[in-house]
Amino acid sequence: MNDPNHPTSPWTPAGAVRQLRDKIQRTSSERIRLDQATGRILSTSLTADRDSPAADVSAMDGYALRMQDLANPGSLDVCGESRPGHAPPSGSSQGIVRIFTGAIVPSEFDCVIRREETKESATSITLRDSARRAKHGDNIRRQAENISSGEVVLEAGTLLNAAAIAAAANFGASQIEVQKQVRVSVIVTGDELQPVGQSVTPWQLRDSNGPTLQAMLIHRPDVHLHPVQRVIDSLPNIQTKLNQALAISDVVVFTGGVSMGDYDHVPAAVLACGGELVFHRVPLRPGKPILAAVTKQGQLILGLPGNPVSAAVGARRFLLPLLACFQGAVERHPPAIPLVDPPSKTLPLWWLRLVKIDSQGNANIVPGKGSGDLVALAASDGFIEQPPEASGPGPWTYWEW
Ligand SMILES: Nc1nc2c(c(=O)[nH]1)N[C@H]1C(S)=C(S)[C@@H](COP(=O)(O)OP(=O)(O)OC[C@H]3O[C@@H](n4cnc5c(N)ncnc54)[C@H](O)[C@@H]3O)O[C@H]1N2
Ligand code: MOO
Repeated sequence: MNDPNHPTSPWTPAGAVRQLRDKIQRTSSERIRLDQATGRILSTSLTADRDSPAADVSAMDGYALRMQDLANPGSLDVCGESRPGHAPPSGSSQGIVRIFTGAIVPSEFDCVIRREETKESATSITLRDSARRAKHGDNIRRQAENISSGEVVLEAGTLLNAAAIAAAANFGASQIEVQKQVRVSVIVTGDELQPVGQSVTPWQLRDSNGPTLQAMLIHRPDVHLHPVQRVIDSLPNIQTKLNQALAISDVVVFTGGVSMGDYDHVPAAVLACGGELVFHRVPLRPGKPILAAVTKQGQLILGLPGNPVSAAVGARRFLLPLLACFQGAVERHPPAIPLVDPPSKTLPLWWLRLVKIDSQGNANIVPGKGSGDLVALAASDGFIEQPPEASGPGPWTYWEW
C-alpha cells in the first residue's frame, strides 16, 4: 500500500477509484423483461434485428412523385395511397401516390412533396412553384440509413435510460441481458447515534449518514440496498455486522469509526475479516480518513468518515462511480463548470467544495463551517473538485448530488 499521507502521494480521487476498479468482482448477468430494465446496465451488446428504417419511407405527409412529374404544369392523377401499417400500393405505373409520414415509398418514386406545396382535389393535385425545386430523394428516409441489420445498436455497458430503451424496443428486444444489481449494505457506527424519530441528549446525535446513503441508493434500479444498520463502537459488534453483511453483499459501506480515535474500530474489523486494505487516507478535504479494502472474492468495503459532509462527499465521489464499475458500465465523465468569484486560498490537498449552481449554470461556493456543517450541505447542489494548490475560475469537475 502506498502512503497517501506522504506530501508527494500519487493518490488522487480518480486514481483511488481506478485502483479499486481493477480489484473488484463484476456482477454476473441476468435476462429480464425490457419493461423492467430501465436504469440497468446492458451486459451484452444489442444488435439490430432488421434495417432501420426497414424500407424507404416518407418523412412527410404529401405525395410521392417521379422527377419528370415536377415539370408537369397540369394536374397529376392520384392513383393510390401509402399508409403506415398497410402494405404499399403496387404497380402505380401511371399517376402519383398520396403518402403519409412513415409509409413506404414505392420504388418507382423519386421524392415526396409535402401536401402544403400542392393544390389538392379528391383525385388529383397540381404543384405549387416551391414544389418544382424538389431534388431526388427529398423527404425520403432511405432503408437502413440509421443502421443495417446485424450492426451494434447499444454497446455492452450502456445505461438503459429512456433513449436506450427506445432503441431496444425498436429492435425487438422484449427480453434483455443486464448486469445483476449490486448488493449494498450500509452500516453506520457510533455510540452517539439515535434514529431520527428518537429524543436525543446533548451527547447524542441523530443518524444522518444512514439516511444520506439510503437517499443516494434506494431509487437506483441497478442497486439492491439492504436495510441500513446501526452498530455501537465495539470491535466485536462491528466485526459481526461486517461478516453478516459480506455474506449477502457485493459492497459494504461503513460511516464513522475510520479515524485515529480509541473507538475507531472499522480499520481493525476490516483487517480481521481478511480484507486487503487498498488505501486508508486520501489527501482530500473533506473525507481524508477514507478507507477502502477488497475481499478475496472481490467485494468492496468502503469506510467513509463519520462527519456528515465527509460521508456524503465520499459516497458521491467514490461509492457511486464504483457501483458503475461493478457492472462494467461505460464510464460517464462528470461535467466541468466555471466557478464564480473564486477565492484565492488553496490547499495542499484535493479540495471537494460544496457549491450551488446559479441560473447561468456556474458554480458558487457555499460558505460553511466544515465537515460537520449539515446546513451548508443542504444548501448545496453538489461539489467541485480542485487539485492540490489549485485556484481560479476553473472549469472544475462538478459532482452533483
Ligand atoms: N487525531 C485525529 N483525529 C481526527 C482526524 C485525524 O486525522 N487525526 N481526522 C478527522 C477527520 S478529517 C474526520 S473526517 C473525522 C472522521 O472520523 P471518523 O470516521 O472516525 O468518524 P467519527 O469519529 O465516528 O465521527 C466523526 C463525527 O461525525 C459524527 N457522525 C458519525 N456518524 C454519524 C452519523 N451516522 N450521522 C451523523 N453524524 C455522524 C460523529 O458524531 C462525529 O461528530 O475524524 C477527525 N479526527
Ligand atoms: O476530512 Mo474531515 O472529513 O475534514 O472532517
